[in-house]
Amino acid sequence: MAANKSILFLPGDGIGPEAMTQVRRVIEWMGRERSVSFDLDEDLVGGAAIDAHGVPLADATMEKALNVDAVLLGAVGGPKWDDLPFEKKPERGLLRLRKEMELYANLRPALCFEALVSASSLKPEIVSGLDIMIVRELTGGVYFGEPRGIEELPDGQRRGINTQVYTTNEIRRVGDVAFDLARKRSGHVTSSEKANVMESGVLWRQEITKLHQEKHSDIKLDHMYADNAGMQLVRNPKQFDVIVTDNLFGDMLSDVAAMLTGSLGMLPSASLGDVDANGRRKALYEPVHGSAPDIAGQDKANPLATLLSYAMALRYTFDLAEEADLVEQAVQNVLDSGIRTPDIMAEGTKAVSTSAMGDAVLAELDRLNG
Ligand SMILES: NC(=O)c1ccc[n+]([C@@H]2O[C@H](COP(=O)([O-])OP(=O)(O)OC[C@H]3O[C@@H](n4cnc5c(N)ncnc54)[C@H](O)[C@@H]3O)[C@@H](O)[C@H]2O)c1
Ligand SMILES: CC(C)[C@H](C(=O)O)[C@@H](O)C(=O)O
Ligand SMILES: [Mg+2]
Repeated sequence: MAANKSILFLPGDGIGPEAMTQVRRVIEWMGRERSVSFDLDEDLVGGAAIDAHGVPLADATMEKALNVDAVLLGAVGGPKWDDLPFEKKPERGLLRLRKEMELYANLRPALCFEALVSASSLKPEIVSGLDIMIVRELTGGVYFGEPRGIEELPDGQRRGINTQVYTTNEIRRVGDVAFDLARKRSGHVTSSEKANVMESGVLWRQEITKLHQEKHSDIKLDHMYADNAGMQLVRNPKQFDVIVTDNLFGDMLSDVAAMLTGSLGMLPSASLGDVDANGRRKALYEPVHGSAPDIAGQDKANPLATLLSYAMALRYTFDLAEEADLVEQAVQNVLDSGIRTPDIMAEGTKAVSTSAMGDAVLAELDRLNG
């Protein structure tokens, strides 16, 4: 294990490297102005790794990821690699990281900054003050269940197969994370599945209920079918505090939640594993959005989701709450001052580039730091 605080940078594809460049500037600022420094290493993932090594994640990169305190990832994927065989696609690199690091709890906070209330597609009163946390199970379910594949049938048709599988322990450990988070927030967990049509959903509901009775009865728990949860997120999102759900429903519900905050370009995430014998918890931080091929290379991407993911790393891995607060405050002040990338632009505001957004955050950090 590295002696210093170590971070592995995996910028990836499309807008990933553009956003990560701005994060690197903030990390350098932290070293200079706050004496918070990291051992930074950088490597390839996704399409960039395929181009260099023929695989979406080299074994040596996987090894590095397993040995640092935190991985910070940009985004993977893009049309250039869409026709590759399934196991070689850029996305498999990210899935391998999640699985082999055993990052079973994916925290996706959806927080609506007051300045962005009008950037949401919903009415201001629906999203103003919104602060919810989606806890997505990340290493199980239909993403990894066996059997899977595409097979030929005797009559010449083909059949695509994926399997939704969950075990008691997989459900309980992510449930524990959700209840513990709720205890520090508003004390309310909504567990979401489709127990009305799926056995894995029935088990999910039974295990979360049991876990609640055994260890977390101080928290308010309710259950909601995932299709209804999607509707309720759009109808009245402030009824939620923590939502705990499976891998696939969590993927979808967090993209829905993104639009409540104004843009997918605003949503950070933390993917966490168990605490090991040394008190260390494997962790990967990444924005919820993807590589955005439609705007890649144009200096238009919103870097704030990636920057806020770094703030989550400061908070959850490095126990640097003051520095995390500083970054989040700088982001809030920059938004309050009307500076916007195109995705969150409102009437009367002028869009700035990715790098100009980085400049603005750095200037605000300087000002806040005195
Ligand atoms: N974690 C990841 O690396 C991740 C997540 C989602 C999708 N992907 C991959 O990314 C590729 C593109 O997928 P997609 O288009 O469905 O999703 P996407 O998230 O890349 O983009 C969806 C839409 O949101 C916009 N957008 C996303 N992030 C933005 C930002 N930071 N600033 C401004 N606008 C932003 C894009 O321009 C696009 O219009 C695919 O290959 C997909 O598999 C990767
Ligand atoms: C790129 C893809 C594998 C990924 C997922 O489906 O988990 C993405 O959509 C996400 O939300 O992180
Ligand atoms: Mg997604």
